Amino acid sequence: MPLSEALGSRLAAPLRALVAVPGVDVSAMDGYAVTGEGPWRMVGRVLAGGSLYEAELRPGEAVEIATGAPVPAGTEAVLPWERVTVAPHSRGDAVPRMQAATPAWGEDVWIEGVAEAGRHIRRRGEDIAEGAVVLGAGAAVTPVLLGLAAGLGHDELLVRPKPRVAVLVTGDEVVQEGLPAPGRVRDAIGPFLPGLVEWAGGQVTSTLRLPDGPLPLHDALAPSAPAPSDVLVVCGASSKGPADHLRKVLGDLGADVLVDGVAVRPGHPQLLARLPAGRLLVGLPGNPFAALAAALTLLAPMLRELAGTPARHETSALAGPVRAHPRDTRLVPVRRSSRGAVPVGHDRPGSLWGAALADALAVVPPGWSGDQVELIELPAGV
Ligand SMILES: Nc1nc2c(c(=O)[nH]1)N[C@H]1C(S)=C(S)[C@@H](COP(=O)(O)OP(=O)(O)OC[C@H]3O[C@@H](n4cnc5c(N)ncnc54)[C@H](O)[C@@H]3O)O[C@H]1N2
Ligand code: MOO
Repeated sequence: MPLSEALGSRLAAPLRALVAVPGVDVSAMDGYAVTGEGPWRMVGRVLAGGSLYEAELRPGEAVEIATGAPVPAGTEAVLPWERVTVAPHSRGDAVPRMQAATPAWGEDVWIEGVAEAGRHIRRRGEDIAEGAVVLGAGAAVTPVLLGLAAGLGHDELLVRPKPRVAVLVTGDEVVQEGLPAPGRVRDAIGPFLPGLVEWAGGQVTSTLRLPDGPLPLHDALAPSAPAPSDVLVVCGASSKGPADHLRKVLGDLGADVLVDGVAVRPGHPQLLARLPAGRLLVGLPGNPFAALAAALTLLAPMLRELAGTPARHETSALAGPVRAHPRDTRLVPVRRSSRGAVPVGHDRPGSLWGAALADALAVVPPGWSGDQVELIELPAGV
């Protein structure tokens, strides 16, 4: 994949240096490459990107040089320009007269200073040797990694493909824009899924609205359905009401239901199935906070696994009262603080308010009355 498109992926193979860094011995300072004892007579100039000084530097010679420019063969040291004195050589002077001067060079220009062997020369491969493995497979392709890879000569990176997610939003009452009329609701799940999916290492490749009823759902899930994807996400229709056809349609299609509801509030009707062609399907409940909880506990870990992203584990003390459920695990929106995780309230299944105030969900087991809880991170903003 071209570098410019690889951000956010994971490396599928170790990253190697295609070139040494630096590629040749170069100057680390603007100054003078010298060899032998001073004073040195200036015999040339090398700028970064300019033509090389082809001859070998002989004792008593200096070449004016720019930072990053290749040093001539035979260079023993580089003197920064602020550490030298430069003088025109007057014919007949036994010793050149030295004076502080603006660096310049010509046939009869001499420089003087104290040369320390090897100083201010960056040797070929000193930072990174050619062929070195600098990062292992699985490393996250961050902005910094892109810079490193470019510096090592890469135009493309071998990355694990991001799992492609197709979203199906069901519900005749669900509208996509404007103020919802009585009996209608704005789609609050479709808008959070692309960011959440991307954060978990995948990409939403299509979002389709479906009317209620088994047929549209059946057609959208059938093997002949367009929009290739690795994972399908169905929003709504996950419960057992008259308009909730997901389980029935999955049965008709011969899907293998792997998770058929979980003992978690909110989000208990969530579902995971494998369609006959191998695609995975996640069913998210229609209540938006329930959908978010299910997306974080079922969809995000699955995408991380497919994308090769390591799982995250975090625990914290709870810094505020929560009501444990007698039978089910509760997911409670909390904000991390120095005192622990503070419940933020506003956590009804139909509302994303609490989750928007929070930065994590606390996992509160049934009947819990302890101290430490597991935290599930919420996707951060940019
Ligand atoms: N008899 C039972 N009824 C319900 C149960 C149950 O166990 N037995 N579980 C409840 C729970 S918990 C949830 S969560 C919901 C799950 O509902 P569905 O997944 O079947 O979804 P819908 O019935 O279509 O919608 C539920 C609710 O959410 C609103 N909705 C739907 N889609 C969206 C969307 N994209 N954006 C915003 N809001 C959406 C919809 O209008 C309904 O208000 O079932 C309970 N019922
Ligand atoms: O999944 Mo439901 O929202 O538990 O209320």
